[in-house]
Amino acid sequence: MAKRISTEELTKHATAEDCWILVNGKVYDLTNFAPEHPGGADSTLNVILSAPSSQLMALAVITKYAGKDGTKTYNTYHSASLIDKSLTDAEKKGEFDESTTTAAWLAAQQEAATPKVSSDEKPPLSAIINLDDFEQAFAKVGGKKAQAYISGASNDLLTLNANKSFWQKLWFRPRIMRNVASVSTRTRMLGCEVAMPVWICPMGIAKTAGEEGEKALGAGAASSGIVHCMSTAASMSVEDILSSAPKTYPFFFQLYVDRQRHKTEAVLAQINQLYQIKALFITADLAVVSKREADERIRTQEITSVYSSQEKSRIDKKGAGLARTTGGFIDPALNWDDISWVRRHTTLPIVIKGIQSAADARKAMEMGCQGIVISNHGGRALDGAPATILVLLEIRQDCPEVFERMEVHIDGGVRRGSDVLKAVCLGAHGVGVGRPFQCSVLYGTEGVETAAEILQDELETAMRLCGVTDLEAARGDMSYLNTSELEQYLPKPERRPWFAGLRARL
Ligand code: HEM
Ligand SMILES: Cc1cc2nc3c(=O)[nH]c(=O)nc-3n(C[C@H](O)[C@H](O)[C@H](O)COP(=O)(O)O)c2cc1C
Repeated sequence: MAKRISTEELTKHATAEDCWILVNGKVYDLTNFAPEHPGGADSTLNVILSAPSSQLMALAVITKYAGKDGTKTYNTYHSASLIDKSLTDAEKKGEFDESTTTAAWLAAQQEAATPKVSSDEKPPLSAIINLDDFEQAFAKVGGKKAQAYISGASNDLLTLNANKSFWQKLWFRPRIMRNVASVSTRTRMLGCEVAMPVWICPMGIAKTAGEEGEKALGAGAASSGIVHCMSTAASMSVEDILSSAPKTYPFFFQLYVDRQRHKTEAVLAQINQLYQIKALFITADLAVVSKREADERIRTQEITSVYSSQEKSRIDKKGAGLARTTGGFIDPALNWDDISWVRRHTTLPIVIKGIQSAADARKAMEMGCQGIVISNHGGRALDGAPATILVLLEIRQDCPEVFERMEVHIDGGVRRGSDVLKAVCLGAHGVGVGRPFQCSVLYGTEGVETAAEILQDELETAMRLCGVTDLEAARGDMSYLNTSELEQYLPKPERRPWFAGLRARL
């Protein structure tokens, strides 16, 4: 990249058909790459969309910066090295010649940058007293796009809402007079000593929530004694995220299996070298891209403005809100036989994330997995899928042996320390919390620490008031729970083969 590129030359390549962009002091030709650039807002997806209008969306993400400086937006979503790794030498056009910039050019760059968090009206951290407050703070000051991305879920948000409200249908049966002056929440999850059985869910592009991104999640988890499960779709490199915590501090790694299996094999080879990573969470609930309407609406606006400014609107009759089809990255052919393939490429415990039925929990156990996460992707996968706490109850009733043979984790709508206690009493080994932690990145590492501290404090309080002194000892002890209200939502016993079997055994 020895050649120097002037502002004048850069601005000559300012269309979708001839698209040069300045990123971190270097000029790149993204013409060929732009149509392939993922346009899906769920970082979880890493998807290259295939429908024509979806391609248009993808294109718009990049072409918006044609002939301009895309550094600010690029750095919000990506690690510095990604672009050099992804493009060919011919596409690296040269160093940008800063001496050629003009006031007008610099002003134009301001418009192109994606607005980030505005500091107006940001509540002080001291005003945050529960996990919902983090989401509300973010809704107030986070950018519109980031807000749609983080809070969004599929279609009518049925599963998103059920995840949260169903925790409230499970009631406690407290015990009293038990000397709860001191309580212990310490336990082990997947071989890691933790202060409480909580992990931070894998969530893509954490830099959308704040500049420290995944580093805040890693550092905050480490200083709070919990574990951060990093996403395949993180906005920072694995090494950068690991560097946020002390050298021996544990992390989990979440994997999407790529259609191009050799790419997944390369990721696994890299992860195998990193002794800080203690478990591999394979996400299996998102075989195809779901529809996230909040995000699609924002993208529609973006596309409209990009193409109307070029007087060349190409939005088809169906608009940009077409149901998205997969085309890229995540392999929809992933199936249970692939566990043995993954096993050949990793030495880590394998945890299947996205279990939504007792039958699949049993299957994971029979396949020799070390753990499962009952999850529906926080309502971002199949809308209408059951609330996760209901699935935990179903597994508990139908195949309790699962809890003996592997670790059972759960996420989705967990917002209170008392939810953690409920999950543990039903038998869970660990509980994942997603959006509130992502939103806490708005306040950097301190925000993440505060979120963990709130959960820890609420958990200890719930334990004391319920008469539980040792969380580990209470695992699976359903005498602390009244499940009656929840049970009416379980599938009928005749539709639950394992349940019938259990009855016969009793
Ligand atoms: C050539 C290198 C690049 C690669 C391999 C790449 C890859 C990706 C991937 C995989 C995603 C999906 C996000 C995720 O799920 O984590 C994404 C999102 C995104 N990328 Fe890139 N990208 C590149 C360059 C750029 C550039 C140059 C820009 C802008 C100047 C950009 C802006 C964005 C934005 C804004 C998103 C979020 C998508 C959305 O709007 O929802 N990327 N990119
Ligand atoms: C912004 C966002 C990004 C996510 N990205 C991923 C991901 O990359 N991989 C994954 O397995 N799950 C991903 N998820 C799902 C979470 O890991 C988790 O299952 C879910 O958020 C839990 O629900 P909660 O947010 O209600 O706590 C994402 C969720 C959100 C909100």
